[in-house]
Amino acid sequence: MNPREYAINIAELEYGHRQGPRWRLPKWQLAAGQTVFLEAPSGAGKSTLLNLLAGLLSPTKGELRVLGEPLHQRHAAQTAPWRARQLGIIFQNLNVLDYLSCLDNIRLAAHFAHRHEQDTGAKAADLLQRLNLPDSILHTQASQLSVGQRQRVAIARALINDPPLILADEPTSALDDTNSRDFMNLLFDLVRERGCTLVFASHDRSLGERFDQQIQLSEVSQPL
Ligand SMILES: Nc1ncnc2c1ncn2[C@@H]1O[C@H](COP(=O)(O)OP(=O)(O)OP(=O)(O)O)[C@@H](O)[C@H]1O
Repeated sequence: MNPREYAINIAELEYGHRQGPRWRLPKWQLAAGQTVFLEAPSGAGKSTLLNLLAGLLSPTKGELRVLGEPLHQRHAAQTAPWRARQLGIIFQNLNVLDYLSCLDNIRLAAHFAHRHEQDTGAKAADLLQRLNLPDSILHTQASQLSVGQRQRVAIARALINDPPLILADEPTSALDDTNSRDFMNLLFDLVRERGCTLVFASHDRSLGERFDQQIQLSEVSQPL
């Protein structure tokens, strides 16, 4: 396969926190358009690896290419514009900003990616409708949303820039079974429809079945 067709291409990578644990990841290649479930127990380094894939952490050694971008040659501080345009990130705590409206939460992501303002409103409304949220909620302050509505805003925000890669870090960990199932259904519908690559990290292996690949972090990386 042409290396450009890999969404993720890792070789002989060493990474970790300056004053914390470190890992070695000899090889991991993920073809574009694949959905992958990255399973590991709490504390095993899932968020650390996702931060590395997002360009928020720099590797100490080895090669790390995400969507063709050689992140091993970049400082984390330089990667913000790339991240804003190319990645949709769904955080563990969703990170929806309470003091902004739904629309402004979504618009902010578009703003960071330098998207045209007028397009964004219509696109956000479209996405929220797709996610079964009424138009009337667009201008509601996020602090007034239910958990299920918040999740949908987090998905819309991750997708507003049509990113080729979505990184999700335990986004269902605070949800009950019904909300968790709904969240996964919506996320998968949109990811499949758009042909995005999805890396979804969780300790809950019951969520892994519908993914193209299931990977145990301990199978691909070792502590140093
Ligand atoms: N900024 C940091 N500096 C030093 N050590 C850190 C830092 N962030 C995390 N760690 C340590 O790195 C290890 C992995 O942390 P990480 O957050 O990647 O785990 P995780 O698998 O995502 O866990 P969880 O599922 O509980 O969020 C832990 O031992 C943690 O204490």
